[in-house]
Amino acid sequence: MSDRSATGLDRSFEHVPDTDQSFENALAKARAGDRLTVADGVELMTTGTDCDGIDPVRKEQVLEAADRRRAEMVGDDVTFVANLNNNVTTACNTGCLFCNFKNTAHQFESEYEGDHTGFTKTPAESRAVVEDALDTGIYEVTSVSGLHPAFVLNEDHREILESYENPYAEVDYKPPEAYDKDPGTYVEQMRAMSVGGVHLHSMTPEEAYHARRGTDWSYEEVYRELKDAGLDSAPGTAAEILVPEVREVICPGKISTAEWVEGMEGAIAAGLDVTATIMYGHVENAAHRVMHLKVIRDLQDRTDGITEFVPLSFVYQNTPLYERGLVTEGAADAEDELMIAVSRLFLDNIDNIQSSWVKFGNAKSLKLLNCGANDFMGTILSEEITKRAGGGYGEYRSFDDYVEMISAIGRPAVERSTDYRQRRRIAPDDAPHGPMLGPRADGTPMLAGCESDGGEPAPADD
Ligand SMILES: C[S@@+](CC[C@H](N)C(=O)[O-])C[C@H]1O[C@@H](n2cnc3c(N)ncnc32)[C@H](O)[C@@H]1O
Ligand SMILES: Nc1c(NC[C@H](O)[C@H](O)[C@H](O)CO)[nH]c(=O)[nH]c1=O
Ligand SMILES: N[C@@H](Cc1ccc(O)cc1)C(=O)O
Ligand code: SF4
Repeated sequence: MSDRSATGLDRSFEHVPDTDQSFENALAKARAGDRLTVADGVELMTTGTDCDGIDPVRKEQVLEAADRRRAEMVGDDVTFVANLNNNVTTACNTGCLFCNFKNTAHQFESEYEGDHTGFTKTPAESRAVVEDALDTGIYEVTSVSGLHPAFVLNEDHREILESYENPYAEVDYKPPEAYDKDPGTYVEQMRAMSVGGVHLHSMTPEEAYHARRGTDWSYEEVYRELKDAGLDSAPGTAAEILVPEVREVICPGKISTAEWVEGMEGAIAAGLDVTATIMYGHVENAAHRVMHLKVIRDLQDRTDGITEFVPLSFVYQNTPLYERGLVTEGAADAEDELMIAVSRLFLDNIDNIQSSWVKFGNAKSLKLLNCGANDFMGTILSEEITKRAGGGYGEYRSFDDYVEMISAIGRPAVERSTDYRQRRRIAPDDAPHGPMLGPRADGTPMLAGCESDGGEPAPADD
């Protein structure tokens, strides 16, 4: 456990983990199922602000309380989804300091002479990737992208942006002709990816912001138009830490906390389910993490639209935050465990807490299923964000991998739909296992012959 996260001592933040509550009281409330205050959450997250570092005995008490709460709220099932990641473009000028997924957009211009490692897909290319994956049995496609300057909601949006005197400087817009590859419009990408009955999970609040930049359109109307084009639900990434003083350090170019909340409310008002995330383990302290949970819990009290909460542990190796010396490492194991556990205990109105194998690897993500998490993410088949940041836990998990891992901890493996409303318990002895819920799924293994060792990238169409 690093002092940085336990106490925030080495940074001059207004918010620091310092409360009038005691660890014992907070734990008693957690055990009794009482709604926790931010002070309670901070006591649990730090295993007590009365002592430095993490106390191992108190930590086990918090994890045990969270594991019990998980069993009471959602039972023993461990769910996962047959899904594909299809990200459209890495071009982005937002400049988040924790992100190595993006490439600055000028590198994609036809006039640029240097090399770069980024990519942009046309709508037709996106469709072909999803089409191929549908045959393997996927239920869902998840798509998150950089904010390409040529990306617009639709042709009306393009016209508005082109009417600005200096669109690049004022609204981060350049016409597609300036670039090697045209991503089309968001509506075209949605139409392209929403193929063959697949569930389309896309358009984070940051992307929705880009899809309405320079206009007075509401998030709700933008999400409605995207929904009409095939969007089924929206990922709540771009949340990072929903506390302004942290965003100023790690993502000053990104939408504010208030705007992220407005975007999520717009998506929910448009009739979409959403997920919510936290990206932690960088410059923030335990007080910020719990304040973030409060923002999420309040949003869920108002909307009831959040289907799952996903703690994303910061992957530091190739990021500007690390290269500039603003961080020296990511979260310690104990911090990851407490993040999951306190999420479960604090978020009394969100059923599903995800253990993300792409962030934690197999061993830790399995352990986290005994610390309050009940969902085990998805097969994803392709991964660019974590990999480019320096993560090494691979790009896919097969159904056989899932069943083997989940059975090893004595829990039932359950294939789910994105919204958790459809569930299918998998009989462990009936191998090999494949998806059944996707529009073209028939139980055939998606990744026949692939041994996912958790470290080796695999081709998306394997
Ligand atoms: C890469 S962005 C793509 C979508 C869109 N540009 C946005 O910001 O919402 C998606 C999310 O990936 C996560 N992410 C990016 N870099 C990361 C890193 N180094 N470690 C952990 N998560 C990261 C962040 O939470 C971010 O919001
Ligand atoms: N679909 C989920 C993913 N997908 C991987 C992401 O695209 C990305 O690489 C990374 O997680 C962004 O930080 N990851 C999850 O953690 N959970 C999912 O449900
Ligand atoms: N399942 C979560 C987690 C996620 C995280 C990062 C992503 O890039 C995509 C998804 C979501 O849909 O929001
Ligand atoms: S996190 Fe999203 S908005 Fe920020 S730089 Fe990366 S791709 Fe761009």
